[in-house]
Amino acid sequence: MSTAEASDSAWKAANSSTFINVVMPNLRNLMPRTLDGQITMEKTPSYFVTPEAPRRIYNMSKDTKLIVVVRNPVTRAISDYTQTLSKTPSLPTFQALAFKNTSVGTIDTTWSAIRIGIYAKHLENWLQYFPLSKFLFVSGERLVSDPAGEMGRVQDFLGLKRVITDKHFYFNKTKGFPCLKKPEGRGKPRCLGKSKGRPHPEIDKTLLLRLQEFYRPYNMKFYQMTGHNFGWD
Ligand SMILES: Nc1ncnc2c1ncn2[C@@H]1O[C@H](COP(=O)(O)OS(=O)(=O)O)[C@@H](OP(=O)(O)O)[C@H]1O
Repeated sequence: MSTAEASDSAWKAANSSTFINVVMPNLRNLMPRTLDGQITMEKTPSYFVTPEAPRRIYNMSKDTKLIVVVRNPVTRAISDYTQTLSKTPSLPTFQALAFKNTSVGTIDTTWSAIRIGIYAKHLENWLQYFPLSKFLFVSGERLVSDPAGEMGRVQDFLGLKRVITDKHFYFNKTKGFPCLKKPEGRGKPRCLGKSKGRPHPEIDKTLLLRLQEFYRPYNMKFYQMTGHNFGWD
């Protein structure tokens, strides 16, 4: 995979708790053979929240670099719900799924859209196998507001030359998101597909505040663990 392909692949994995697994050269593993000068990347959103994943990846290669894209867990939950709703239009409302009891505000932590956003808990599991230095946490919010900046961090983390820069992005007003372009003027600009950046349903403000409150201690713990304040609170 070239530098540009690696960066492009990381950029496409845009959402929160998307997980990218990067295998460095000359390691025996179950991924495609990686030659000198190449890196192999694999992206599976559910790795980060799968209890068996850290042990399995560690056993495959303890030198694997891990990239996690995280965004505000409240927005993440709504995005997750929006995605499911697009496939299952008969789905109950967001609030019916997120709250066991809306009047007292008890949150249903067994619902995956809620559980996935408890990043500190998932990270604890990973840190039993991999040191923090093996991780890069990419801000889902900054990936939208400053895609080149976040991609700069990704390229540095992977030890790649900074090939993807500001010149490769432009803001597409229709899409409402940054899209990719070839700075040399060759090739068509390319936005992410229709399933990325969909409008979210409107959720009652009180319920949103309750959810924000629920995540706050976990977010604080996550900031502390990663040494990075993502600014969600
Ligand atoms: N440039 C650009 N264009 C479009 N969308 C962007 C972009 N950067 C980040 N995002 C955010 O990515 C969110 C979708 O990611 P997914 O959750 O589907 O990714 S993944 O399947 O987990 O890889 C998607 O979430 P939703 O807005 O809820 O659709 C976007 O907010």
